[in-house]
Amino acid sequence: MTEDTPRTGTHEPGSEPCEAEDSIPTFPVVASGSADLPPHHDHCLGCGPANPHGHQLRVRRDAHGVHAHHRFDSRHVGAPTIAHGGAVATVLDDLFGFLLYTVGELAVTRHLAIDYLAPVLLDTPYTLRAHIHARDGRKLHLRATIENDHAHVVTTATALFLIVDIDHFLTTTHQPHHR
Ligand SMILES: CCCCC/C=C\C/C=C\C/C=C\C/C=C\CCCC(=O)SCCNC(=O)CCNC(=O)[C@H](O)C(C)(C)COP(=O)(O)OP(=O)(O)OC[C@H]1O[C@@H](n2cnc3c(N)ncnc32)[C@H](O)[C@@H]1OP(=O)(O)O
Repeated sequence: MTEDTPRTGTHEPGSEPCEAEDSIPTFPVVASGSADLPPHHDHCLGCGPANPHGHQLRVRRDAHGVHAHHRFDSRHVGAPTIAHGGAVATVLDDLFGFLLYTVGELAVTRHLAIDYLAPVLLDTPYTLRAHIHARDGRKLHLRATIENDHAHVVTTATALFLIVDIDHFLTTTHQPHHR
């Protein structure tokens, strides 16, 4: 855990927080215009600074939601010179996860949909933006875009995140979900 990684303030009433709980962020609400938001955790595939295979995304809050500037590189290649669609999805999913700093809740991805409008090129600067489109109880309906330096949107995404409590991360016996 780095100095910047948020620490939990949540634990079972009447018990001391355990080591695992100490690693779970509370996602405090962070004001617009702040410095880079803390990573979800140090080894997060999307944003963890200590994950050499990760994207090490750096995200800031703004008046609308969150944004990041990002370049995909040769580790993320799909078709030659083009970022793998799964890598793009990873980064967008993680970007959505930074919106939790605007709501101050723990939540996880239930549904993620992406329109790849144009190739996302390697070693090319892009701006990623995400915002909360609507909240309905536990349901966070999220939207994101990736645009190039000419302000052309090359990717759009929507997601449904569901707010969970801390037990979600402490339960090792999740059952498959049937709809
Ligand atoms: C011990 C050490 C732990 C260490 C942890 C450390 C750190 C944690 C740090 C951060 C974690 C937080 C965020 C991370 C941020 C970013 C990373 C990127 C995000 C991710 O990488 S995250 C991983 C991938 N993610 C999952 O691993 C989720 C797997 N999944 C589940 O665990 C369950 O699925 C769950 C709990 C999500 C929900 O389960 P559930 O049973 O509570 O929910 P349920 O089914 O009841 O649905 C509720 C209402 O949503 C409606 N609904 C459902 N689906 C819908 C759809 N598609 N469209 C429209 N509505 C829909 C229903 O219709 C109902 O609506 P209504 O309430 O109105 O009836």
